[in-house]
Amino acid sequence: MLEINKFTNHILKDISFSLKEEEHLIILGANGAGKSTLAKVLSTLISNDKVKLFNEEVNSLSDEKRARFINYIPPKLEIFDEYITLYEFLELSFIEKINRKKLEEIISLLKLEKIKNRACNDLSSGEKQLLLLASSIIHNAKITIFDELTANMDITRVQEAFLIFNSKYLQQKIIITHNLDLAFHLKYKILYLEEGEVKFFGQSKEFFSKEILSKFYQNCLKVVDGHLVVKL
Ligand SMILES: Nc1ncnc2c1ncn2[C@@H]1O[C@H](COP(=O)(O)OP(=O)(O)OP(=O)(O)O)[C@@H](O)[C@H]1O
Repeated sequence: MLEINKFTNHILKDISFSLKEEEHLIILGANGAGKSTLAKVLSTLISNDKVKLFNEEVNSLSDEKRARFINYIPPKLEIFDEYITLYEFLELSFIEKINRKKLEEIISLLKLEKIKNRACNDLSSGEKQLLLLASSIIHNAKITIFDELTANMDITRVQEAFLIFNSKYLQQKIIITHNLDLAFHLKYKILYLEEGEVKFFGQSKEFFSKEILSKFYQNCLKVVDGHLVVKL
């Protein structure tokens, strides 16, 4: 369960909403709308006293509890040690002691066997994002926020990520994306930000209605036979 109540800073304006346990969310909005800033507020990377996680004030949580409650996955992998391998990075993703069986299972799930001993710095952008996805599954926080996880993935990898989002590998998910097709098919609740303000918070079905699509995306998008079509 997550709540944010009247949060304002120089980017976000009067943000309030809540999610029940196991309720997933997609955050949409144009470049610079404030999506990543909101994710950092929710995950307390930007410290604040307006967020509650599972009925507890975030600034009263111990580091360990916060790590169990919420995990922010940034758009780019930042590595503190340039020689660390993918396998070693995943070992460090366990909150408790390393479970090698689970580690191998996740490596196999994401088809990372061939690159598991490669230095993280040498991975391609898409491979780094797969590593972040694997790491988030291993970490297994109660809420995981993905900030543009699929941006550099090829189409088959986006499909794999979609299947993982729809599986039980992760608990509650908050996904920031510019991939409207992914957002459409996941059918999660939608929050739409515009210039730091929440302009829509509600069900997917309502968001992807003709009226709301034309309001936020003018005539660029429409739903045809259950598929989202982009007019270029
Ligand atoms: N540390 C900062 N100091 C000043 N301005 C910032 C800072 N971080 C972000 N901004 C500005 O705040 C606005 C929102 O940024 P944010 O990264 O949250 O947007 P976003 O919706 O995630 O964008 P995108 O879709 O392009 O990733 C942008 O105009 C950005 O330049």
